[in-house]
Amino acid sequence: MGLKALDYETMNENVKKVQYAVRGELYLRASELQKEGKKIIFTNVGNPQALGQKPLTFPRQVVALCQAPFLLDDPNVGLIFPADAIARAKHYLSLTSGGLGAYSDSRGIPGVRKEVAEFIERRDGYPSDPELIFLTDGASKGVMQILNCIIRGQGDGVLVPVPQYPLYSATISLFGGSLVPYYLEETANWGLDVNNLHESVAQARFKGITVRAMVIINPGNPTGQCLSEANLREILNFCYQENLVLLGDEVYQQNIYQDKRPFISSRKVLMDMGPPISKEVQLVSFHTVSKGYWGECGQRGGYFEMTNIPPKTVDEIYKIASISLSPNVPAQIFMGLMVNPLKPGDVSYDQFVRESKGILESLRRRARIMTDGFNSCKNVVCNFTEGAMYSFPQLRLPPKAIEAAKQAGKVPDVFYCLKLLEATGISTVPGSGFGQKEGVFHLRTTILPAEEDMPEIMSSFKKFNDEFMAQYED
Ligand SMILES: Cc1ncc(COP(=O)(O)O)c(CN[C@@H]2CONC2=O)c1O
Repeated sequence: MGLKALDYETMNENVKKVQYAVRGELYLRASELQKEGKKIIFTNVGNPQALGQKPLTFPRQVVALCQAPFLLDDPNVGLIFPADAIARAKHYLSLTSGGLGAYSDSRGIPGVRKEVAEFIERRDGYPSDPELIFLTDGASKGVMQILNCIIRGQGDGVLVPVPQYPLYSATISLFGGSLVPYYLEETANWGLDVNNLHESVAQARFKGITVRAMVIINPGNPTGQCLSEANLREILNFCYQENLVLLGDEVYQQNIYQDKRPFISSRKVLMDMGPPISKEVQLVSFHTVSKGYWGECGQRGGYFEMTNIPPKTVDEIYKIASISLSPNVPAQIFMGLMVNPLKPGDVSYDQFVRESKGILESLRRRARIMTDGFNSCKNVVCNFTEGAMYSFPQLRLPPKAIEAAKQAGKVPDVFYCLKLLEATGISTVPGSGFGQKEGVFHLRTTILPAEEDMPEIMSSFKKFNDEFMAQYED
């Protein structure tokens, strides 16, 4: 018999080219060690509730009642659930077309899309149209849907920041497009120099690539930088001049750990710039319930909002969304709750504020502990985590360590991270999985381990690192 369609040899070559380091070699090795009984601290994924973060109470109460509406008929329901959770559950159930078990519209529940639009209006001060908001199974699916519409073949390029979150490199590869890198400047706190953008586009065009879109991740993953309003204006100007669609990945907009650069959405800056730019530049912005102080990664809830996208294109995107029938309906309720939060005076408001503030303040402290911890280590330098959930220290590996990695057939930062994992159980992602300048090495970890565990984790890291650097120093 000849080779079959799902034999590796005959598979879609684009599938085989894809790499996704966040769950790559290190994660697989860590899982093996865990099976052998070794205690592993999985800091490879921005997965807060896997590291002990408690879910916010109110959203879970509402969704629990939506999942089990018979509880609403129980005369004792008020003894267990607060009145505002009961009221909100009834509100969302009335928006669905038959409860959480029924498909919704392929763009999501209209009433929830309206709540998203109202959130955006409150945040940015400009009208937002629910018809241009699609709910998705996490931001990942939204990103993939939009990139699928943009990439027509190998000749189409997408500008992606380096280091980047490999959802972008993997998806561009999967769809057979070309990733056009623009390098963030580590010495400028991962700042973005617009001159780099022009250079990247010129180089791509020289190779015959048509650059069609640009991705920004703000706050950054893995780099944690927050873009300034001035930076966003430069980027939008650049997209206007180069006729590029801007994909604004803003999933960490709640995760801000400094006051110098608060989050400002790409859409607000675009609208502030006024015509012609505010009428011309095509923007798609992404958000999720996986991050922030929600951390509801497993629910798979997200949205994207389209700005200056023609109705015919929106119809095509709707058509493709229809193939998957319906976004995850429980996750849509979480999205509605996230964008339409409790208000002062609501029964559950104080508890919600206490819980959410507690999480954010702790994340801010952990960002500081981790950055200072890394900067206390030999041959390690680390920019402060201004936002998002990650720390991305630079590892100044001695030449002997690089040689040892070569002998082991490993990329230097993979070699280092494997040694770190074996010695300490700390599972990280090598910087090579996110892209980095030639000859510069990093690792990515999250700032998510429990605050009380942080000092021990950092001292365990420092012990390993300083011994490693001493072992290979010249
Ligand atoms: C920048 C960015 N965009 C989108 C997503 C996807 O989020 P959804 O859960 O909504 O699909 C992630 C997830 N961050 C991954 C997951 O954990 N660690 C990471 O780097 C992300 O970091």
